[in-house]
Amino acid sequence: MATQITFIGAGNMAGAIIGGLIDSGMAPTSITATSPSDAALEPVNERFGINTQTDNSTAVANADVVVLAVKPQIMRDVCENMRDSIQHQRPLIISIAAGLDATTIDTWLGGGLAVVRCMPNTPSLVGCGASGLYANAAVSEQQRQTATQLMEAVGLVEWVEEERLLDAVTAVSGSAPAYFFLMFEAMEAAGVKLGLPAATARRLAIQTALGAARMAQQSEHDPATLKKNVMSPGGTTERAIEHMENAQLRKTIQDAMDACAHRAQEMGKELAGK
Ligand SMILES: NC(=O)C1=CN([C@@H]2O[C@H](COP(=O)(O)OP(=O)(O)OC[C@H]3O[C@@H](n4cnc5c(N)ncnc54)[C@H](O)[C@@H]3O)[C@@H](O)[C@H]2O)C=CC1
Ligand SMILES: O=C(O)[C@@H]1CCC=N1
Repeated sequence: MATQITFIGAGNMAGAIIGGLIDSGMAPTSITATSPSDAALEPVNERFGINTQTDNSTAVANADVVVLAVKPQIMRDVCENMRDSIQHQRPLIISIAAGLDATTIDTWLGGGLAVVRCMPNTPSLVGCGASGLYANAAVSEQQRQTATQLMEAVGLVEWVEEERLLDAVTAVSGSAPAYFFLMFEAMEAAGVKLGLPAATARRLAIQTALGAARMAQQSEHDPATLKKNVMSPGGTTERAIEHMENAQLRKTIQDAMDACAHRAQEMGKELAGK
């Protein structure tokens, strides 16, 4: 594993990966995170005890791996402002920005760099992340392994060989924790309406999701069979599922995920000026 990792940006997603890496045993001294103000760095500093820095160019000067974790909208400025330092050091670049392609990132950083694009998700914080990765042609086998080890430390890693598929990964896993959180909100509200205390409904809904996910992961059966096993003919589950099917929940999910992937494409084009 690479010795020095610098995160450019110390927000939600960088914090989630950093937290997962530290839990997996990485030394806090191997990790640096940046943000323009000390105030924004305080939480990661206090929580994880990592190095912090307000100057991006200084922060990448000794890095083996640089993780670009700022919002896509400011990525161009951020990259161009640290271009000289990056070209001097030539670290492995891992961009986690939605939509922005590897060629655009490489161009903004001066060109000729090994760039891995990664679409992670926030459950990386608890070691349960799911990341899709794509490597440009300059990435060596060893750098591929470094990126794999880094992201496997915080969860599941799936490589895609076509870059455009990262937009699909964004829909299936990058944005997807939010779909499940919405489901928890809705289940808690429904539980309360049925008479349960909110905290009880929330705990039950979350534990059920955890149980269903573990079961689906460990079972030899597919999700359709596992669903069928809960549905007694003429029973309660059948009635609930019937409602979901009639309300076209599957179509809603399909449409939402299409919109998500499409937005990633759109953002990439807008920001790259393509
Ligand atoms: N939040 C999520 O679930 C996921 C986010 N992503 C990607 O991760 C990236 C970051 O997203 P979030 O963490 O949600 O955003 P965020 O807003 O929580 O974090 C962005 C961070 O960048 C810092 N920052 C702003 N200007 C900077 C500069 N000039 N130099 C260095 N740092 C600067 C901010 O202080 C903040 O700490 C985005 O590109 C997003 O597409 C990818 C997958 C999931
Ligand atoms: O909503 C977003 O744009 C980012 C990318 C994937 C998850 N959050």
